[in-house]
Amino acid sequence: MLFQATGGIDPHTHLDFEFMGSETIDDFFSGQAAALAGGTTMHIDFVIPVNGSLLSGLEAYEKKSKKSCMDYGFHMAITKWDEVVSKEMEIMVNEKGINSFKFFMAYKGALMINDELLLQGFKKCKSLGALAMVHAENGDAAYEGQRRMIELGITGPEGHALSRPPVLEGEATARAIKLAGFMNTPLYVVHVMSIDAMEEISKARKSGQKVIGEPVVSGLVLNDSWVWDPDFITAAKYVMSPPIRAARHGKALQAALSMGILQLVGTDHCPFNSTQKALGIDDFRKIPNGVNGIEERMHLVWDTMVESGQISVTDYVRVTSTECARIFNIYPRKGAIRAGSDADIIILNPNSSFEISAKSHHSRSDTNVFEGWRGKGKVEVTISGGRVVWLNDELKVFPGSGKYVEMRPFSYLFNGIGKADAKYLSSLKAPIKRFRATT
Ligand SMILES: NC(=O)NCCC(=O)O
Ligand SMILES: [Zn+2]
Ligand SMILES: [Zn+2]
Repeated sequence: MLFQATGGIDPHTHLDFEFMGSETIDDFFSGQAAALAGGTTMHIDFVIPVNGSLLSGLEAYEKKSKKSCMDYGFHMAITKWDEVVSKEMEIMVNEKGINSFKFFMAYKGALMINDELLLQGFKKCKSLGALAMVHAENGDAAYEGQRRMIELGITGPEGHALSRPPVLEGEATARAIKLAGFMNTPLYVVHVMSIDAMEEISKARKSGQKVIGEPVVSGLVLNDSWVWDPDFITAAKYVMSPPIRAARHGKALQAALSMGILQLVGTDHCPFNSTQKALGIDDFRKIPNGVNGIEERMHLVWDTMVESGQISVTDYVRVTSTECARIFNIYPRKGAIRAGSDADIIILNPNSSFEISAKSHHSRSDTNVFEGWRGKGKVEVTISGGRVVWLNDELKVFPGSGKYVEMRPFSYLFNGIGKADAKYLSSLKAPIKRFRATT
């Protein structure tokens, strides 16, 4: 039997991204072509402004994305804070179709922001009905961890994983959750890589807080053994932040995904080729951070989660597409097969097998972190906006055919936020009245 499903939506990618002295090897055409070959029909990329200005950052990404062959949307990163940024956030939401802002709690000296900015940003997101997203790692501690490794003479890729252990991810996740709770605004934690972070999300959700957790496919299916490979290029290709963890973390993240503790799967597709990774040959701190996944996600989630019986086919569609569309307020245009929805459809053959290799993938990267993976369940057809773009292992894609998808504020995550605020304010009335009466 063949399965027909709505096309995948990848909530987390970095195409044509200038980062750590390099630029990701996939642009909006090659990355999207790879995505379509793997059954993903929309992605949401991060605009990361070079000088902190949101308007010029968006302008740059509008240029980069002109060659798109697949539908896409944007999140916006906030890397500094002032009145201009605050006003630009309003423009992004009210005029530019952006409804989510990412705050980096790591990458000290580059993208990292402090708690004061995080609070200002959360407050602004809430007022605009925009979703706050965090890269949750304690950046100060990771910086110290890196220094510790260098002092110990550990300069290879294994130093990357050793310098930023799960506790740093757990701490930052807990802090972001508590601050978002304090502001009473929904929070989205990107690339959840550890049990430590996942357990913080689980606790918060159990208490009723609106927190979304996004594992990425590398974190779900890979383990940290690769960064110990004596060959630098092999080890360096697995360097990403937060790091890929020991196998028990991936297994726990899979279980959390199957139980609904984590809600959707992204990729953090941010590929650099071997020569780019070699920038850090003498110092792991200079290895551009990022791995591939945009082409592999739909196959690997099927193979790992559905084939193993951990999730149903319905849940597969939810975690790879529908939930993303709901969170970013584009459902049912995206994430559904219905009259009036965009005709983004895949046909997956559960009896067909796939094999992953840099020799045959469609990304421009000369390596693949899932090299050699063989599994069951192959996307045989991808239909994007009613057009067959992947059939018989052949792509039919054209630059400029992809559309920008505007995303409106106040998704379902904001339901009840106003009521909770009103309840909080009224709970203050009686004690304040009592206090005033006694003074
Ligand atoms: N994750 C990673 O290593 N690279 C992409 C940038 C980010 O998402 O932190
Ligand atoms: Zn990140
Ligand atoms: Zn990312």
